[in-house]
Amino acid sequence: MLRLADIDLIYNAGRADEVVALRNLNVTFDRGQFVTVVGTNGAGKSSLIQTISGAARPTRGRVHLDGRDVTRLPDHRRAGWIARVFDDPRAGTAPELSIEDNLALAMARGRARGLRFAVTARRRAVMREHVAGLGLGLENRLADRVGLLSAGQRQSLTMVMAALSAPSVLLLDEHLAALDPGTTATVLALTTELVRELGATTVMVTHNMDHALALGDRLLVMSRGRVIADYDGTEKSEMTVGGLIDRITGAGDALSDRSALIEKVA
Ligand SMILES: Nc1ncnc2c1ncn2[C@@H]1O[C@H](COP(=O)(O)OP(=O)(O)OP(=O)(O)O)[C@@H](O)[C@H]1O
Repeated sequence: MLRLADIDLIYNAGRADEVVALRNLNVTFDRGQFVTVVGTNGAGKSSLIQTISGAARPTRGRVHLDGRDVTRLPDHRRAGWIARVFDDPRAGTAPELSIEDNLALAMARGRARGLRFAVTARRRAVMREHVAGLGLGLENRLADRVGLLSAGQRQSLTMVMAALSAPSVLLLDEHLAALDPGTTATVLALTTELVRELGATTVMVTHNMDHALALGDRLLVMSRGRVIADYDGTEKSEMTVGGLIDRITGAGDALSDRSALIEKVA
């Protein structure tokens, strides 16, 4: 179980440019739950992700993961439990290293928590199997540098790396935002499959209302550093894109440019 208790996250505290990014946030994520998060620009979605990952230290409150207080653990010390996929496909992989070396690094991250891969041949077989599952032919290019791959290939690889690190928590921070429509569909399908396979508690931030409603079994709406709506699977399945947008704009928030654009196109 992942629990955020009484969290405030304040940037530039006490200065003229002080920003309260998260305000008295209390959220509990059950183990294995897949939660999508929406909200307008500046609502605090990335701050929520960063507070879970350890990239941001809350000004007040505690973060508990599987019964352990991890509030003071920096992100690299949480990496054995938590995998994060960013919006920028370049962020999750090392471009100068081969596909194989990137995958090996991800597996080593998981191993830090007890996952063991006894022999190199076995390790390579596991990698090949995972990469082949993408259907992109990357299993025949394991020695290629990751910098040679397209954005979609790279983001797919990042997802596989996240899976290989066997996290208890998977954080997807607008991970589809920078992809073209065709690649989005591929990575979206991969997301659903991986989350099911991993059984990890998953938090996915998105500006795409369709994705927010289609994926996961719970939906949070954020506004000005707070969770203003928390829909369970049944409520979410009954929600429409229009209803969700009304909920966001009803809080007095203007719809973000990207969400508005998606709505117009749809
Ligand atoms: N490092 C920082 N220093 C100062 N203010 C920050 C910092 N990071 C975020 N903020 C501010 O905190 C608030 C919440 O930002 P956050 O990035 O969490 O919002 P968001 O919901 O992810 O928005 P977006 O959809 O635009 O990415 C915003 O007002 C933002 O400007």
